[in-house]
Amino acid sequence: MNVRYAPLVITAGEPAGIGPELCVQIAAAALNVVVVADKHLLQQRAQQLGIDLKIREWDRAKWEGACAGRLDVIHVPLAVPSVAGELNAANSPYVLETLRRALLGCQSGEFSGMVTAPVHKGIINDAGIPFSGHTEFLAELTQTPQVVMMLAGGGMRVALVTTHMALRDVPDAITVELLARVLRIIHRDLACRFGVAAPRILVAGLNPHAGEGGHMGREEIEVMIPVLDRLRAEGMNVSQPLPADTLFTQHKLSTCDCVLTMYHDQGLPVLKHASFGQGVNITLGLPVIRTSVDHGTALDLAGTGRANSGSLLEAILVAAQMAQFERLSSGPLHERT
Ligand SMILES: NC(=O)C1=CN([C@@H]2O[C@H](COP(=O)(O)OP(=O)(O)OC[C@H]3O[C@@H](n4cnc5c(N)ncnc54)[C@H](O)[C@@H]3O)[C@@H](O)[C@H]2O)C=CC1
Ligand SMILES: NCC(=O)COP(=O)(O)O
Repeated sequence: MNVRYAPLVITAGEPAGIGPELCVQIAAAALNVVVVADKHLLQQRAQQLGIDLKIREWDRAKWEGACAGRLDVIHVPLAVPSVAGELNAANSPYVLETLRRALLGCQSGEFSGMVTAPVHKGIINDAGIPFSGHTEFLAELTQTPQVVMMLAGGGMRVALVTTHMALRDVPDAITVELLARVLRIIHRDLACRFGVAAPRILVAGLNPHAGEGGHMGREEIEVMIPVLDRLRAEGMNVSQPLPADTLFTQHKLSTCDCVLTMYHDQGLPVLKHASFGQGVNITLGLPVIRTSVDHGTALDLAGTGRANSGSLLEAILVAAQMAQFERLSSGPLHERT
């Protein structure tokens, strides 16, 4: 039991998805974590899975560490009972409330970081709430103008310039300013949060063959190369735009600390092919630590007990390592910059 440090907080995510049962599954491991969810939902999923679970309401003053088979829970009530595998838009405000509560706890020092189980982006929008992902939602709540989604797994780190947007909108979104901001955040956070002294970043081109000298698209010449040249002149170790199809070879990966891709499905399929179920999603640039699973709500598995908790456990481990690194450094990142 480790009670010297503030626990991590886990949000259980979409109530009809696998998030609640993953939280139930990891109770056996007695980790230094607190869960934000509806306590009745957790108990019901535990019963469904045949797991003997004790639930105790979180009381910071009485916290004396985790105990195998018990979860410490911050109770946020569902709007309506949830059936595994069946989405209900009435519970979308609940999902967002769990995120708000977890974030508040991180900002106040109650928790050392937050780990998120998957939410269902579609049903939140169906509820009339514009929502594209935790990454953007947490950036908005913390008034952080720029954050970066980075996933780690299979021995690689893959970051994205654009996240949840239609492919049609991607080329116009990749501007000189955005690319520079994203690269600066990756450079800073790899150094300050992960101890990578001089991060080496390989940058994927947007177009096939990185534009083939302008014959297959001009974004590399007109937008990317000028930014990359400028950042290199400032001392950052960033490549030229590289053809994305050969960027993920073992040889190339062994020469870098992170690959920067231009859009969601340029980078993430590669990473998930290498490590699905063990990968971790990390939001760089936030004033708090936030990691997440590499998978979605898996409605097809919800309630069956067949969901794998590997990625959630990795996400907890990475958040704990980041928190430890922060303690050994000089405090929260946002207070150091
Ligand atoms: N961090 C988050 O909140 C994320 C949320 N999502 C959301 O999840 C929803 C569903 O997305 P999909 O693309 O269908 O991806 P998904 O990851 O939910 O499912 C893809 C496939 O992987 C399987 N799978 C997923 N997690 C698993 C686990 N832990 N153990 C065993 N098998 C697992 C599923 O059964 C399914 O066959 C969408 O609304 C999406 O926006 C997707 C990715 C991340
Ligand atoms: N594909 C990754 C993903 O959708 C996770 O997004 P977020 O909810 O962490 O922003």
